[in-house]
Amino acid sequence: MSRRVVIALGGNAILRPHQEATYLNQLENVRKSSEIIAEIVQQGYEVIVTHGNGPQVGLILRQNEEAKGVVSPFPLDVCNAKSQGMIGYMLDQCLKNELTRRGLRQQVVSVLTQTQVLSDDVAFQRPTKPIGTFYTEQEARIIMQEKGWEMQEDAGRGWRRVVASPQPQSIMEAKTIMELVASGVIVIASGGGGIPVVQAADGTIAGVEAVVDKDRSGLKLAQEADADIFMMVTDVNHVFIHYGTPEQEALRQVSVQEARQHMEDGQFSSGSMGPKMEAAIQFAEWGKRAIICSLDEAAAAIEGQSGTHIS
Ligand SMILES: Nc1ncnc2c1ncn2[C@@H]1O[C@H](COP(=O)(O)OP(=O)(O)O)[C@@H](O)[C@H]1O
Ligand SMILES: NC(=O)OP(=O)(O)O
Repeated sequence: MSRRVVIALGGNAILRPHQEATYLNQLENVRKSSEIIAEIVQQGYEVIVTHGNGPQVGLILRQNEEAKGVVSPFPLDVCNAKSQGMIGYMLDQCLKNELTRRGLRQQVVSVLTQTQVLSDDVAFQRPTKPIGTFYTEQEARIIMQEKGWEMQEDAGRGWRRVVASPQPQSIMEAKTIMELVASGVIVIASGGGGIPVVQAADGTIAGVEAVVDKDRSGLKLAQEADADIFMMVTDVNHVFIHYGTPEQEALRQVSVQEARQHMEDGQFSSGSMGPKMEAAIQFAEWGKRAIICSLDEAAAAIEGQSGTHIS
């Protein structure tokens, strides 16, 4: 029975759209997520965790900008590192507490992770990754004029700032992460897609201003780990076709071919479900199983009783 799973927690599982971005709200959401992860550990799966940072990195970037003139602002790669540290800390602590509560003895460690991207990735010319708060269209139009942000409508949920999201090429710390996994440690890695870095010909690395999509970097993590299951946990129970229309229809069990066809038909938004389906298809092409499901139903989904399964 295949048992290794990479769980990618959506940034929205940590801070729901339109929820007030307090530390305690996020901690409570992380605590709930940790219960589900611990449940999956208890079911006997070997778990690797990654997570999003869209809402959080947007807020950190804004804190930076608002404080300009008082404290020196940091570049976006450093904001990514801050969000990875913050969420990694919360997840690590909540998961340790939940495992202890259940009498489980697995070790948990959060690894600061950098993701290699290419400096000439076309994504640097065309921002698509939504981050931060949701705004109405009217608010967004004013902000775009006043602050010069690029903003886009995000899957019917409101308008958000968008930043460059280059394709992940490799995970710099992959070897160490896999050594930890092989020794039975539950590793939290590639948070927020990993901090984006470019590598020069002499091997040195340096941060770049972007946010990597955590489902794309999660795919790299799942491939490196030779995982059996790649599970993307978000805020919808299933992927839908004709999403948000009266013809909306849940996808439950889909072949790679069928998923590709829906992708070509433009069924999935580029800043949200698109990268998830793209990653799911690539993982399934390896002969493995990808699952897209909600947090509440994740423990059922891994047993085949909920979610969208691509294989
Ligand atoms: N075809 C679709 N089926 C289901 N959800 C979709 C679809 N297209 C867009 N979405 C949106 O994708 C969102 C999940 O993507 P995203 O917000 O990036 O997730 P997360 O941050 O949790 O990883 C859902 O809340 C939904 O609004
Ligand atoms: N980095 C990233 O993909 O974050 P979200 O999952 O929050 O969008």
